[in-house]
Amino acid sequence: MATKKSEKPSKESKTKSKEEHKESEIFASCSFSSLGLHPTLCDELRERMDFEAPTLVQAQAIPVILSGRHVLVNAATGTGKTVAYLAPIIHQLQEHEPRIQRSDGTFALVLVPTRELCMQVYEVLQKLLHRFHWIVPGYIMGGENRSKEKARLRKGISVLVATPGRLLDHLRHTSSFLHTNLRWIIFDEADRILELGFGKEIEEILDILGSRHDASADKEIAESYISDHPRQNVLLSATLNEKVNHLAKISLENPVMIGLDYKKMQPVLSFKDFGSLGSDANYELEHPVKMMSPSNGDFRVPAQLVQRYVKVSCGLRLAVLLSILKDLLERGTSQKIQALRAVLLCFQAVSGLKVNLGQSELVLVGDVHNINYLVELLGCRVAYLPMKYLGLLLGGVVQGKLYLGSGG
Ligand SMILES: Nc1ncnc2c1ncn2[C@@H]1O[C@H](COP(=O)(O)OP(=O)(O)OP(=O)(O)O)[C@@H](O)[C@H]1O
Repeated sequence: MATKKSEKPSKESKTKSKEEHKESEIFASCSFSSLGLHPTLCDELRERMDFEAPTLVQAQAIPVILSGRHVLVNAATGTGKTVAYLAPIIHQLQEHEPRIQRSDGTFALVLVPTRELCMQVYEVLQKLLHRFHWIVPGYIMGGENRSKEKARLRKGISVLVATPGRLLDHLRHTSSFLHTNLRWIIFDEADRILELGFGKEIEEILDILGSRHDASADKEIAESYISDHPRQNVLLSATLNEKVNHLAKISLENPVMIGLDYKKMQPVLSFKDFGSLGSDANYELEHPVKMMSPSNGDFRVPAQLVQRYVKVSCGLRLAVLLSILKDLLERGTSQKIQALRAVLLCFQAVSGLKVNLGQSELVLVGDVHNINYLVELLGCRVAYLPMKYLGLLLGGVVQGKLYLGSGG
């Protein structure tokens, strides 16, 4: 029988559980790879940065940024925001086909308030890009030699970290600075950028880059940019005030909020966006509304995410889910396809099948019978099946490639 004394947790185990509790407030209980990042990037995070697991902010922001949505992150300094936005940008740039080149100019712009932060972000960027040599990092900031910066901009910088004043200077005076392929604008420490009085510069930068969404924006510039290159803006701030709200309003479109009080949020996404789901299933729809909040260490679903469920017999689960994905892929714009990646992550977790999403294909890794069954049921074209056996437990694991939407 245990004595009272032995029932009491020892000092050592108390400290341990305190530490574990503290860790669970900072780190998420998932891995970087489960967030959908490329394996090489995950290796860099582990080996070069020594990051074993994502922080809560990273776990929340990375899948959302990968999905292509505009994002507002409200989190304290030191919570790992830099990797939260750099990792998904690098992930998407490295998979760009054809490979991006220096001559394509700037794809991502990170705006920071100070020279110190500029160098800090640039250093992280350099480390993460170590094995993606074709993606060129660079910085421009007040106090540096303008002509040297001009020369670097002329050669091409894929991911550019900049302080606002110097960026505006180059936007006005460096004609060889190519930014027509710009896809991301990140405002890191937006509250400090505005506190330091860069509000006017930021508005002018947004105007020049055609990334301003309010009534005073030059619609023609904005449309010419956005139709060719879907723009995704991300604003990160430790504090929210009127100025930050204003910047969010003019720079973000339909943003996902991370770290905000869900009661203050408006639902912004409708499942109607995805069109009809096909006619032969009996859909039952639900819309539970929850919000991510890193402050309480509790993962919740963002309020603007509309959820649905479909009641089907157990054996049909995968087939119905895949036919919904097939429907979405067939009508998918590249942004919607990005959004599907997030759905697939959940799918992987519940189905035990690993799924990679290409532009028009799903690559499944799992039990051979499941894959055969799905292929038959969906009538998809199969590129190779079986390709290679990865293990022989439970009858073997096989990799198959389904081309969705091609039929036959
Ligand atoms: N997943 C992780 N695992 C371990 N350490 C991490 C992880 N992510 C970030 N860090 C470390 O935490 C510290 C803070 O990260 P970072 O500077 O990105 O935070 P931040 O929220 O951007 O802060 P700031 O607002 O001050 O720039 C850094 O030293 C960084 O190396």
